Amino acid sequence: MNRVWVTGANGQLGRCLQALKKEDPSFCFTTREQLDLRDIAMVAQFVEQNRIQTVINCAAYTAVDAAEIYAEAAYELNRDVVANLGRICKRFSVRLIHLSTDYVFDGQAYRPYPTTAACGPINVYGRSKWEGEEALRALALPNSLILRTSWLYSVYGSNFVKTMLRLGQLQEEVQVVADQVGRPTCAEDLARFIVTQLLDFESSQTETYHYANAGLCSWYDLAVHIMQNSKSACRVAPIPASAYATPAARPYYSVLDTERTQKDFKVRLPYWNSSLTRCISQLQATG
Ligand SMILES: NC(=O)C1=CN([C@@H]2O[C@H](COP(=O)(O)OP(=O)(O)OC[C@H]3O[C@@H](n4cnc5c(N)ncnc54)[C@H](OP(=O)(O)O)[C@@H]3O)[C@@H](O)[C@H]2O)C=CC1
Ligand SMILES: Cc1cn([C@H]2C[C@H](O)[C@@H](COP(=O)(O)OP(=O)(O)O[C@H]3O[C@@H](C)C(=O)[C@@H](O)[C@H]3O)O2)c(=O)[nH]c1=O
Ligand SMILES: [Mg+2]
Repeated sequence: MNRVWVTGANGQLGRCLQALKKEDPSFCFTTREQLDLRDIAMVAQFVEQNRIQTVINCAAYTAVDAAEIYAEAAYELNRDVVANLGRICKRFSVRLIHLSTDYVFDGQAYRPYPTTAACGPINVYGRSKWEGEEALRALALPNSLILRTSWLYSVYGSNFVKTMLRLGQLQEEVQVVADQVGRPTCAEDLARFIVTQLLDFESSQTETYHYANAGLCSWYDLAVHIMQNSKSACRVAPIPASAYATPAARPYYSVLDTERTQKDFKVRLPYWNSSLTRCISQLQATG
């Protein structure tokens, strides 16, 4: 039996994985309250005592704007904890599936970023995630991978989709950035891909893959789709990023190339708009 440990169990992806695997006795899940990953000794003990064979690291510091102010906290979790987890995985011959982000790229490209493209993060969150990736690559863990995804949303936690649904009820108009494009990704789709495709992945070192829903759109397009889908009368006004001041800069062209994933795992990725429609229905059904 492959003993799988999912960290960040209270996060969006962690909760989607729980929805699929909570009843599976080979899976265990920990939240921050149950096991703070900054406690290296506890992490090593947990891996050893539970004879963990695969770690799916869904824990991260994901507050993009706050990371500009609390950079130390972002680096601690997204780089230092990841490096420690990688060393522990190496010591106990555990495979690691680590999640990363489109924000490792600079957004200056004009075609989707392949896994081999040079990184050049433009904010603290992106840099901290990239440094975590690099720490893992340096360890060259067998059968392990870095899985980058983008613009995650789900019925859980907070995300852009839920923010827009809320604003759609409260306001007559929302202004949304129209010059940043990317691939919104349904965390439920990602969770299903991880459990069906990645648990018996074989490689001699740490490989990099991209998983994002198919198609692409701007945050503005996404907001329009959300308002239409939820039958909100709220108008969506397109604005340039320069008119929406945030502590963290965001990439303009944040599109992950998923070719390698489709080819190596022989999967077709669902379109962003069909997954989004399903998620909105789920949110509305539960109130
Ligand atoms: N959200 C997005 O849009 C995207 C996310 N990603 C990446 O995907 C992965 C999953 O993201 P997502 O599910 O949205 O993240 P969330 O922010 O929803 O969840 C992250 C979880 O990590 C936990 N955590 C924080 N600090 C610690 C700690 N010291 N010890 C243990 N757990 C801790 C948090 O706990 P608590 O709930 O207590 O804060 C939280 O539950 C991350 O690696 C992220 O970088 C990639 C692209 C897009
Ligand atoms: C709420 C709101 C946001 N925006 C803009 C701000 C920003 O440019 C864009 C998205 O804002 P958010 O803060 O929701 O998204 P952000 O936190 O940048 O999302 C990112 O999170 C991290 C964790 C990732 O890894 C990325 O893939 C990406 O999903 O929308 C508006 O234009 N109008 C609005 O009313
Ligand atoms: Mg955010």
